[in-house]
Amino acid sequence: MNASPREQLAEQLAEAAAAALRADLACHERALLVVSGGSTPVPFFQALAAAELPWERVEVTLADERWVAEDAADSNARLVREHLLQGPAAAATFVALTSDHATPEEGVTEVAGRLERLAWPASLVVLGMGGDGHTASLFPDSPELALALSTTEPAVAVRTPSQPQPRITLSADRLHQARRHLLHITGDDKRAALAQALTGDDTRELPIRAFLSCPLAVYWAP
Ligand SMILES: O=C1O[C@H](COP(=O)(O)O)[C@@H](O)[C@H](O)[C@H]1O
Repeated sequence: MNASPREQLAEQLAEAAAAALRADLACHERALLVVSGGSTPVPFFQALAAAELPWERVEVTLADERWVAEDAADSNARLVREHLLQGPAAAATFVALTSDHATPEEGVTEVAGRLERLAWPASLVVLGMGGDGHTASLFPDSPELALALSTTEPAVAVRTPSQPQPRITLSADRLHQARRHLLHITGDDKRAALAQALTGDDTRELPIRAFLSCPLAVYWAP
């Protein structure tokens, strides 16, 4: 059976991610990949897990996370463990964005310390995007958005009225520092949200705008 457009997109994205990691591993001992959560990346994770890479030299972390247990159904860490860190890719070092603290405000210092030990700048950030223009956990309705867009700290705790759980997000600064930026989106609603983002520059209205000049390679399929 022929692969669907979304499966083909995931394969192409995995090839691009593997090529970026290989290129950086040719000159550095370790390379860091930052991935997003949500539903879109699953076929990408599965395709990338099959890539031939020296996975023991690869570090993986998340662009953002819900403040939930790592085995919760909506944990981005769980998604990465179940779909990316499989087979040879299980040899990669994964750094989660949660701690044993009750809240992200209490845990953010520990998470930031863990993040600082990674091989920055990241080789590649694979961003996702919601229909509201959020990316990572940079949400338009988050009181912490201005901080997350301006701080040089690696991570910020956020509470967003539109979201059921508190979250932690990499800061825009830390995401910007990556050598390469890709946006992985599917469906007409996200194409429309991206089209709208391209018509203006208010990052507080549509936070994805903070990455439109990184440059940003857009991987989209219907
Ligand atoms: O909440 C989140 O949403 C975005 C997009 O998720 P999707 O399910 O529409 O693919 C994601 O990029 C982000 O990491 C996630 O935490």
